[in-house]
Amino acid sequence: MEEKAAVKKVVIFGATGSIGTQTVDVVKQLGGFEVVGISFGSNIEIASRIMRDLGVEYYFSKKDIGFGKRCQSVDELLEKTSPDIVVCAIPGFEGVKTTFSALRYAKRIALATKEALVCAGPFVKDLARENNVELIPVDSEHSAIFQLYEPHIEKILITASGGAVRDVPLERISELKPSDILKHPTWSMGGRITVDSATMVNKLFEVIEAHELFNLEYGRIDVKINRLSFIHGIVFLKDGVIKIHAGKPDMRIPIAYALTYPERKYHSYVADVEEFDLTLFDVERERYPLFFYGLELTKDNDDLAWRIALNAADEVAVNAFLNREIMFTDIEKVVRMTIEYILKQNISVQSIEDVYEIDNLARSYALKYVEKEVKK
Ligand SMILES: NC(=O)C1=CN([C@@H]2O[C@H](COP(=O)(O)OP(=O)(O)OC[C@H]3O[C@@H](n4cnc5c(N)ncnc54)[C@H](OP(=O)(O)O)[C@@H]3O)[C@@H](O)[C@H]2O)C=CC1
Ligand SMILES: CC(=O)[C@@H](O)[C@H](O)COP(=O)(O)O
Ligand SMILES: [Mn+2]
Repeated sequence: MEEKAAVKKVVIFGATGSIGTQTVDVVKQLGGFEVVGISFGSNIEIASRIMRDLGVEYYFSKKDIGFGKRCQSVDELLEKTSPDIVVCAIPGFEGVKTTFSALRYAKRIALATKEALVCAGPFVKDLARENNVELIPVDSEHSAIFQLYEPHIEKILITASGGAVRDVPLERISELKPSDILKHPTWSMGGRITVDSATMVNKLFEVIEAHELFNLEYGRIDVKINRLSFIHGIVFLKDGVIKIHAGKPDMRIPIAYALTYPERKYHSYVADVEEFDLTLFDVERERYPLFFYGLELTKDNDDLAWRIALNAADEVAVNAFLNREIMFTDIEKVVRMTIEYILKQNISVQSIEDVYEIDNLARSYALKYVEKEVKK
């Protein structure tokens, strides 16, 4: 007789967001997973719904939802729940911090928070190794490469949609408002990542994420535009074989894979050949200056300082843009100036504490720069 698999305990960090709520959908379809704890920022309504719907016992948030067991910290939530899997889906540096906590308690991390690998890739990987934690990517392109991965790789390619600015005449991009930039052509996602798709800072993050996850030199990671986000990733093998991972853009698929790996249990829509979009375009240099600026920096060094500054400054600038304090094209200025400031300090990152310190330094600089030099 076949033995019944034990139910896996799941904690979702960022449960009320785009990845968080889609994780809830997936868990409901799959069965065999129990959400034992969630964390969220301020969306009490969605959090309460998830807690009631799935019978979640514990939560962590600054907000009290009035029922369930509220923990005082992320660490307390993890201690009380002893999860098998933590889904890390909080954006920005807050997400980096919570990923470090998860690395001390979980058996597996389903990692959506790409910022953790951007800011602290080597430390995240070391901790995962030391604590025997499986690090499974949720990001669609990285899930694709992870699913295609085998030794003997010549290079990989990840795709970009081009975001909200891809068809806008260059001279009109500076006029775009948050409501324009938040219209992503293929995915429905949180605010920060949707703006990052438009500057292609998201793709720069993803190149770094791929470099860390698959231990590939930057020169072996290519990026092309695929307008329908139908192709997610391509692996080119040394014997000439090319493997393509494709399918309709739906984050529930990589989320499910990260939960069920190495098995495949999720059911979803299977595209017809008429829906295939296999055309790849070059990324335009003038349209996405920050992407190319960052790619240049990857050539010079593998140091973390500029990557931490990139995340901190971009987080500050995207916030300011979404609050209508700066223009879309100002994001580039804030990020460049902050990275240049941090590079001048010549700090070498030796520890997780250094990561926190540089984030602080870069964030303060970016905030001051926005206030004094760019604010409308
Ligand atoms: N969305 C997607 O399709 C993809 C996302 N990712 C990555 O996944 C991560 C999450 O993205 P996404 O789901 O789109 O983001 P959302 O903005 O949709 O959701 C963010 C979640 O994090 C919570 N949160 C925000 N700030 C804090 C904080 N300071 N403390 C605790 N919780 C907080 C929010 O809570 P609340 O809303 O209650 O305030 C919400 O639950 C990002 O790193 C992103 O780059 C990667 C690939 C695809
Ligand atoms: C769904 C996902 O993985 C996002 O990271 C996606 O890649 C964003 O779209 P862009 O391709 O426009 O950056
Ligand atoms: Mn992605």
